[in-house]
Amino acid sequence: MSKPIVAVPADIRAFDGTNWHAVQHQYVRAALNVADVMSFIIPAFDTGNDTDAILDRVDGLMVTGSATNVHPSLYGREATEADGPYDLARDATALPLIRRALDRGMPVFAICRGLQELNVALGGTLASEIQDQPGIWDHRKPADVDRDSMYAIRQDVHVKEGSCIARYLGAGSIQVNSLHRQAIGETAPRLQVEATAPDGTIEAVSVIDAKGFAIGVQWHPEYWAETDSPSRALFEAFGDAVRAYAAQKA
Ligand SMILES: N[C@@H](CCC(=O)NCCCC(=O)O)C(=O)O
Repeated sequence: MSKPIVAVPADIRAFDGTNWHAVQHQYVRAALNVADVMSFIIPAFDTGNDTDAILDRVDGLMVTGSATNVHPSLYGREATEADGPYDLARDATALPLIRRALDRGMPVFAICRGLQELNVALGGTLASEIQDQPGIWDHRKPADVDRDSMYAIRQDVHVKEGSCIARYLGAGSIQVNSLHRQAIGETAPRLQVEATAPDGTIEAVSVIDAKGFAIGVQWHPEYWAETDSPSRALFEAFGDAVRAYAAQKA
């Protein structure tokens, strides 16, 4: 059987004097080397995407992290200085893909910004600059360090007993990395909180009525997916779900 394929919505990034549709290597590397699935990078367009044409041709959806934030208008808020930077084309591409993939029972793995998009796509809201709230840690990526240090595993997360991800990680405490300024504010009605940080920040969710694998994590399992057990377990479970979906589709 040929390798199954997952759609990965791109970011719009500007360099060399033009715009590029980009996904960081760490995500597609983890998808290939650990989940054993191919990634099709989906260009980010404000309009014109044919969501069903994309999903007809893949077996799963992986929604990655990004330094940009979901535009507040998509969750009923006025945009403020604290909410940027934005990537409207990414929003317009990723949110419909999330909704339609869930409708189809297609495996969805949402990482960091992806978890935030999952929450917004299903009717939830986001909180910005969470480190400024009383009692909330600083979850932002460490400044002025090399990339491995930026993604260092350094934070405790409690996985809830009986949660979906407890099937893959076990319930209780695990260690994760942390690179985010935003977090889930109001949890979407269809999402179940799966894991939290000691300061109460939501760190993982699952879709309550999902027909299959539908997980969002606020941390970055892709970065150490080949060497860190919890990270590897999540990507292996995603790959198994994608293969099962591809087989039943065939
Ligand atoms: N922008 C959101 C989502 C955070 C996220 O996806 N972080 C990945 C960082 C990737 C990088 O900066 O290279 C937030 O800040 O909450």
